[in-house]
Amino acid sequence: MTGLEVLATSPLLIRIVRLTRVVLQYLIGTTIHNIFFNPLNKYPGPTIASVSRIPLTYAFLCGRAPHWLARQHEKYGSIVRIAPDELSYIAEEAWKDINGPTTAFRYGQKRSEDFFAYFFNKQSTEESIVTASDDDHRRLRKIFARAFSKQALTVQEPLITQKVDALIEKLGRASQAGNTVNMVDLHCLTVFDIMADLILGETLNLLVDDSPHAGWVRSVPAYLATSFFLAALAKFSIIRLFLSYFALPLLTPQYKYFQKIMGHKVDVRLSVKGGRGDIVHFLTDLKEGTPLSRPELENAVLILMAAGSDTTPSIICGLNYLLLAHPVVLAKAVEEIRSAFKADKDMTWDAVFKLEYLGACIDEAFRVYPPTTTGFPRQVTSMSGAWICGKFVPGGTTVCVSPFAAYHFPSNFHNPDHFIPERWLPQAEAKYANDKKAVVQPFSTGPRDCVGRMVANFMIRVIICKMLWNFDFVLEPGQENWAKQRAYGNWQRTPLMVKVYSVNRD
Ligand code: HEM
Repeated sequence: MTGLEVLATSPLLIRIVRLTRVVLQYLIGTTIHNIFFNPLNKYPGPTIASVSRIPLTYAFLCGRAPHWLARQHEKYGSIVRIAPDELSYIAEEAWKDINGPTTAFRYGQKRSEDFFAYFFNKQSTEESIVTASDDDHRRLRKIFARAFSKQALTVQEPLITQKVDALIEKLGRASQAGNTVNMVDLHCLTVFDIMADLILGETLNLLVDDSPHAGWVRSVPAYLATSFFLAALAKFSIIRLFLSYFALPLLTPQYKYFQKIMGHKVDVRLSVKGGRGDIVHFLTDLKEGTPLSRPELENAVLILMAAGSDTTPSIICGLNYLLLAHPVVLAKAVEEIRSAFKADKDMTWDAVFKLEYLGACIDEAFRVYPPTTTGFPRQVTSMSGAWICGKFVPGGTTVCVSPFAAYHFPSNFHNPDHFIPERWLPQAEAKYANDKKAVVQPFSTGPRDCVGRMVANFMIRVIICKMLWNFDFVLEPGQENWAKQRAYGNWQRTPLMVKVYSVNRD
């Protein structure tokens, strides 16, 4: 027998050949099904995307998914098939049809669970607000809603203001010393400082130089990016299988650090009896209703710290940059803020919400630089399917409004890539009359929309008001294209270097 003949009779080789044949048959079969028989065929999109999710995943892994989605919508229109079982939307009515409530689905479609598969510690099987069934979500949301009510947050207003004052002091010192500062770092530290006190009742003093907790703050973006990254890869069943055994070495040190420290912080917080009205108090106190179980609480604290501490600094950094990059807009915002307040202490909750031009700048920053770039996908219920934007979508399909693509779509906005706060004003020029403003929903819509939107909106306003009232800022050379960043679900922010000058009021 020749070597080749021996090899041909090897049981291992025979198995490999059989396995390869089965895999090839499966791939050819699904390809033919996806191209010719899949009910999503009536939706336009790149042919390759109807066969495989590789193009979408590749764009995601390159950090270019928001821009890739925007290009597909420009080419194929307002609904695009972006993967064999996934549709992307950019029309206003998609929000309601997908997220609810509709007559058929009072609770909207459920969030895709695999999106959050790598958010939580695998040992914890308890549900979290982001993955809960409709019934569990209703129960959890009621408790969260009390914690984030205006009444509960008003008690926390002095605490928030005090942290922003620490930022102002730090900027004051930088201005005196003539130092250049990295606003991304400062906004992340300030918001995290607020979040830790608001949620866990823990004072971190992050704006004091050399804070030992700064590592915790800096782990947040990488923690989020890692979990989104793995979730994107796990959409392929073979990779999901591999990850179920070997995910650990792929987790970044920041991811592991963030998970570990969160568990520890919950222990520390629970060892303190009472609490001063922080969010954990609301989530655990019997007087506030059924308290959360321990695993539910850990998941809740993790999601709150991660959700609030990346999105909020993201929009504040984006707004900070966009204002400094547009001096005419900046001058109008400064004029409004400096004439509205006689003193720094006048910037109260109610007062900062009255500034119309600042409100327009914030809306426009959310549009141009949305903190959640690719949205939170939903899975159409497998029982019945659903009607979305007037078209039937079969059960099991993943659907999502893609924020960046929707907000930059030329038919949705006049001059979509330009920062023009004026379009949001009641007296906007006629050319902006057809802008589809209701498509901009940075906090999402429906029963599972953002529970932290009120506190986030206050933080954005009070931070920008206090900064612009006290200082003039100038972008350092080389920062002109700061917003051109990669995104892995969240923006991968690079340092935003600015010079600070105290306002002379003599
Ligand atoms: C500018 C800042 C923020 C933005 C843009 C933002 C955006 C979002 C979005 C888009 C969702 C998903 C909703 C969906 O799936 O339809 C969400 C959910 C959520 N956010 Fe925020 N968020 C921000 C700040 C915060 C803050 C400060 C907190 C809390 C401290 C927070 C807590 C949550 C929670 C708990 C959920 C899940 C709500 C639920 O399932 O009922 N967010 N957020």
